[in-house]
Amino acid sequence: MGEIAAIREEPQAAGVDHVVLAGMGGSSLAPEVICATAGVPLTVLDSSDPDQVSAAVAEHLERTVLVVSSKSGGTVETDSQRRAYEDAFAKAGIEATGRIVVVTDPGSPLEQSAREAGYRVVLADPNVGGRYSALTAFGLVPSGLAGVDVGALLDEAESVTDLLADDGEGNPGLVLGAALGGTSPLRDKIVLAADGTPLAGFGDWTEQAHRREHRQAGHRRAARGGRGPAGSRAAAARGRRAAGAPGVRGRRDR
Ligand SMILES: O=P(O)(O)OC[C@H]1O[C@H](O)[C@H](O)[C@@H](O)[C@@H]1O
Repeated sequence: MGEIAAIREEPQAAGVDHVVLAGMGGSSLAPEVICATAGVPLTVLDSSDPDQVSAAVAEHLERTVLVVSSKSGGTVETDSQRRAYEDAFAKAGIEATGRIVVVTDPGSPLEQSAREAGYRVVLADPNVGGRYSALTAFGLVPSGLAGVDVGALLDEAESVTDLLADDGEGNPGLVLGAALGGTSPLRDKIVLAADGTPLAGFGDWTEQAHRREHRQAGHRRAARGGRGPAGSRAAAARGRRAAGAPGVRGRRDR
């Protein structure tokens, strides 16, 4: 909390108030929801489309602070976005060390390159998976820098921890789990409808978390000798092997 306030202080004092978050999937969805729900502007750059990247970079560069978020520290899209901003800052004569904040797991290649470049680095808790990282540095640093009251957010989260730990029908987490896993016949599709929730973009965020979780569960099943998840890399590799094609190595799911 103190660290987030300190990170915010310097750019704010210098009138640098345009906060951009470069990060893919689990490294940007939660702060996007947090900021949109709080009505706090945050530009999320989660694209590798050159037009989108150059449009984002061209916007308010003179008052931009960039948060580069990557748990693995090896995501190529995030790395490209960072390089695009570094290039633009250099061309505009802006010292990037005061404008780039990096959030990553300890020991990642991004931590190393960011420290070498002299950027401010915030290390996240490596024991929390990407899709659960909303209340770790991944969610809190960009949101706090953009102006969300992250203390209030954490207090609110704390106020429901007992409820979510309760082994009873009043626990909405258990109710959701039962609704997802207790259908007969067992369903394999979920429709997420924003039915009056005040959380802006909640569907996108939770969709990613569900997708990853189900895929991981499928991989665990496959490792135990069962079938992997449909549509997964394992399933695709099975298909390729069946067709006599070589497999490809992909990134680790998180
Ligand atoms: O945080 P990173 O390691 O950069 O990964 C960011 C994202 O990369 C990909 O989009 C994966 O599909 C996501 O699950 C992951 O959250």
